[in-house]
Amino acid sequence: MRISVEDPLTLAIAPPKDESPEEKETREQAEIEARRISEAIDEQIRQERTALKKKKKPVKVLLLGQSESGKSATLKNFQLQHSRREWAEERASWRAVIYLNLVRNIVRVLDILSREMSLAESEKRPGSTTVEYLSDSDDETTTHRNVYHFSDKHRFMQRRLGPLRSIQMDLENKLGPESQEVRSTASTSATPFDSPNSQFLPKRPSRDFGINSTNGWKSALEKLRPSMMASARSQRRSDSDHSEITDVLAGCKETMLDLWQDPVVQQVLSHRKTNIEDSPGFFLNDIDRIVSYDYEPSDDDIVRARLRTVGVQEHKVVMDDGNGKEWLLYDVGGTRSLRVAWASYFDDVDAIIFLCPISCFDEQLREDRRINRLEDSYLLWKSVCSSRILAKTEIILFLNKCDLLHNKIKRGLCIKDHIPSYGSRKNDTVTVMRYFQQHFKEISKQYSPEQRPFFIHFTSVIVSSPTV
Ligand SMILES: Nc1nc2c(ncn2[C@@H]2O[C@H](COP(=O)(O)OP(=O)(O)OP(=O)(O)O)[C@@H](O)[C@H]2O)c(=O)[nH]1
Ligand SMILES: [Mg+2]
Repeated sequence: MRISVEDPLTLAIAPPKDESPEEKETREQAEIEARRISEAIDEQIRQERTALKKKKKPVKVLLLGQSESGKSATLKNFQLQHSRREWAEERASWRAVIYLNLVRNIVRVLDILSREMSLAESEKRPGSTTVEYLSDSDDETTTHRNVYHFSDKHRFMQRRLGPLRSIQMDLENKLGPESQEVRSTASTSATPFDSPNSQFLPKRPSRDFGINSTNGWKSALEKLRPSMMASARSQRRSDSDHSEITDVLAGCKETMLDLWQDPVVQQVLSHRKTNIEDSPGFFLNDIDRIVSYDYEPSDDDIVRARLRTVGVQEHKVVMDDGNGKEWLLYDVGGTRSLRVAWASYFDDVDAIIFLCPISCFDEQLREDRRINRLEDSYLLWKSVCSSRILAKTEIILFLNKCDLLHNKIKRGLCIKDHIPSYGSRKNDTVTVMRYFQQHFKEISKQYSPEQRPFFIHFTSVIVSSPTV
């Protein structure tokens, strides 16, 4: 080796000229050891950098399931636990949603009452026969055989509560499409997201989960939230609209209470097996509390309130367990026509929470009354499990609405009348839950492209301390 006398560094590290073979070996061993230590330090630095990057990268969780399965309610629970500030900011805006939920259920009772009263009238006419009629979408076809003692009080209640219909329309206009349930769909598929054409659909704005912030129920609430930017005039207008709605509700309060507590109305609802108490956004037992000028929605009211998700809603949660890990939760619309948008969220998600409401074994989809809701959930589950893109994604299954399942079984509903394969198993809540658990597990095992762990939770996401 030629040593340049101009290079002091090379000179400094050059082996001594008079080095013996033993000294040379010792020196080379020391050099090897130094290199090993240096490489180990480099590797440690590299590993620490990767871990730091990983820590900074948010965990992305996608909530999936049919409409009314409880996705938004689950998201609200996360928000309630981990985003108290945002939760508090949105609190006042939920009031309009809760009013709408309440008014809609009153109008539903009024509609049922009107139909029963006109049937009773027509039966009184000479020569009339038993009348069969189609009830509203949530009730069954009913053959009218019961005799009810309607009085002037019922006619008065109908007239007195008439203005609630325009309050309903007002609130729906204010809240936008999220406030309306979908009654039909052009989508013939339960799983439009896994059709080969879904790859040609418009993609999300960016790989990093760019979200159109005008989507989701948040946008509906935004319309109601007092905005810093809103002009004083528009703010005054919105305040006066609001107090007009509160005035009408306050004026109807006693009659709403009378209607809901009326024994004949209760008799009609019970004969028709309407079970209005189980419907989304049921607040008829809270009229006294809700219809008051100083009403502020409670945490429980907000979790129970129903507002449909349109589009996708992103929610950021920073865990306050010390490590500051950030979570991004994505809540999608579950109506059939909205499911096509799910696919573009599959390739970048760490975990999926899939919700199936197990109380819906005897119900049909709102958007397509020919389809049983449980069948629809099975199709969704099968498709999500068999997706190749999701093969390595952790999936957690929430079998939700266990409280409603329990109520239905207590009322005497028989699972095997709706699911013949249930056979002669015991008709109690625990056996039914186990049966569904097994069915979902088998689908996961049969259709997952790779073996994956099966995480399952029985939930009642709107109930703070469920009894089952
Ligand atoms: N009783 C009961 N009601 C529930 C439960 N989970 C959700 N709900 C109610 O069911 C209704 C529908 O729940 P959402 O969370 O809005 O359903 P979603 O899956 O987000 O529906 P989309 O937005 O249409 O896709 C709401 O009124 C909830 O309060 C539950 O476990 N038990
Ligand atoms: Mg939703």
